[in-house]
Amino acid sequence: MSTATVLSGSAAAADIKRELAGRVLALRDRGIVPGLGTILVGDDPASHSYVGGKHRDCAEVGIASLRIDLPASATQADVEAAVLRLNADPACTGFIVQLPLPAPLDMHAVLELVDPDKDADGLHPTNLGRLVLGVPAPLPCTPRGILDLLRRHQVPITGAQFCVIGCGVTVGRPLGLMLTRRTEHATVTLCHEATRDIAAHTREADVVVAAAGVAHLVRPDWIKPGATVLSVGLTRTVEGILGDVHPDVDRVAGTLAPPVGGVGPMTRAMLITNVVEAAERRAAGGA
Ligand SMILES: Nc1nc2c(c(=O)[nH]1)N[C@@H](CN(C=O)c1ccc(C(=O)N[C@@H](CCC(=O)O)C(=O)O)cc1)CN2
Repeated sequence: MSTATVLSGSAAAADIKRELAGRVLALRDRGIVPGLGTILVGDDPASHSYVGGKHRDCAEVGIASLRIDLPASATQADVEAAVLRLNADPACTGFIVQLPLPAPLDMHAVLELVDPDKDADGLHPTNLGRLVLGVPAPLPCTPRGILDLLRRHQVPITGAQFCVIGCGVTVGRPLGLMLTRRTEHATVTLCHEATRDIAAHTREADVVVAAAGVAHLVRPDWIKPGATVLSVGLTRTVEGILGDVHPDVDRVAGTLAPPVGGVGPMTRAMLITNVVEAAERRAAGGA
């Protein structure tokens, strides 16, 4: 029987979108229309679904949408040209390149071309560098959403022992950086595929964030009773979507973010938050 409190990202995202809609209205009153651009390459169904969701969110809160969809045959030059187009478009306040890019496209070369002031994902090297230095920057959406979700549910962060599984560029690695800022001051263990005994680390953790993309990797006996567990990574199978956390973990965890309706909606909510913040900076005479 489940005893865990559910961290509902869907409910939190609905609150965030209501609040953002008011801020967008205030910007529009001043003649500023925030616009989100997306660049999507190829036919990956999950990526198409995520980008579709991002534009639905924009419509809900009054953000304009600029969508560039390129075929799987797009070259590096095609993708880079799309980035330069959005860099130059005054209607675009911020934009993202949906990841992963199909092979053999070079993600790093593409991300480096994004104007750091329009970097709605916080993944430009300049903005990741600012994160390392602890100075203001747009923050990567999933880690920002995770921290927001924890705060909304009063899950202690400062001084807590976190175990993050997965050190990818969109979740694990920036989350580790954010958790160790002075404002969070958590203790973080970052595990990855070469970690010898991941369970030994998760069993010590107050908060476990599973972002490895390995279905049901985290088992109930990996979790300290009462701990907070966030299931972030997703695997799509013929039976449906499986999270990185085994469903039986809900018998041991005190608090649990499920794979669907947990962190995903927060990722989207933080993306439009980054766009509105960029528009507000522009309105204030900044970037
Ligand atoms: N440029 C980026 N690419 C990718 C990012 C990112 O932050 N920036 N993160 C992921 C995918 N992602 C956003 O793009 C994302 C993942 C999941 C969800 C979501 O809402 N999930 C649903 C469940 C899944 C489903 O039904 O399909 C949920 O939790 O309810 C949103 C966004 C990789 N790429």
